[in-house]
Amino acid sequence: MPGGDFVLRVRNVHKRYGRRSVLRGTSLDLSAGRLVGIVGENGAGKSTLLRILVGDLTMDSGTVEHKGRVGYCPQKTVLHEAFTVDQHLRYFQAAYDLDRIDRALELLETLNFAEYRHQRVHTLSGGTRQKLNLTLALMHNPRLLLLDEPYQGFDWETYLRFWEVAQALRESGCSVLVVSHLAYDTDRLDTVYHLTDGALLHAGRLADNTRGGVA
Ligand SMILES: Nc1ncnc2c1ncn2[C@@H]1O[C@H](COP(=O)(O)OP(=O)(O)OP(=O)(O)O)[C@@H](O)[C@H]1O
Repeated sequence: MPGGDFVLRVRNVHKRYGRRSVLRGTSLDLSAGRLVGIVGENGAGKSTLLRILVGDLTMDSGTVEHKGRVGYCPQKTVLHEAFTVDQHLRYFQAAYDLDRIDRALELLETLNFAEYRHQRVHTLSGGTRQKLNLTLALMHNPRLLLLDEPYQGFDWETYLRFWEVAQALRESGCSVLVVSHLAYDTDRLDTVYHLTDGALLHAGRLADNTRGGVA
């Protein structure tokens, strides 16, 4: 374990749905200021793991500890069709107990969707909804950020902006965990894990089947 500066410590997590065992001893340590990826096939259990990490789903056994504020961007956007972008920001401002929404407004500019601030969600494109989904996960300056397929629907320019934001967060000491079904652009990450057979394997150690990881 790298020093005492861990932001996430996951030990031996198991999860089954009925008779289907999805996570079978998943372990992970994440220290401050890391940009880490988890890749795996469709159905490997990536969303299940993230939902357990944020407490949205109960695990059968194992432990999860984290320090500081957590930001979570779910794979499926959780937005209200009838609310505007701005109303979502105000709602989450109250939920996060924030004095200001400066960071959210900065992200609207960075992700290039400030012009939609007063539009209702049902009028937004899929990519713009995802920009809002990401902004809601980031606007309270979390210390640990868990992102489930965060760039789905993004155009190329926004995709590149996303990685700039992720790099800046990492440099500020935030730890960012990005889940994707595609092992693409992995050189942007400090460490990549494969979720295979219910456990995390370090990408460089797939051959020797070393389970669990430290990043
Ligand atoms: N609520 C549920 N009840 C029963 N089975 C479920 C439930 N949620 C997920 N599963 C099953 O658990 C497995 C893992 O699902 P999960 O969504 O975690 O995978 P994933 O790696 O995120 O997949 P994808 O890349 O397609 O998003 C799949 O076989 C899925 O069908």
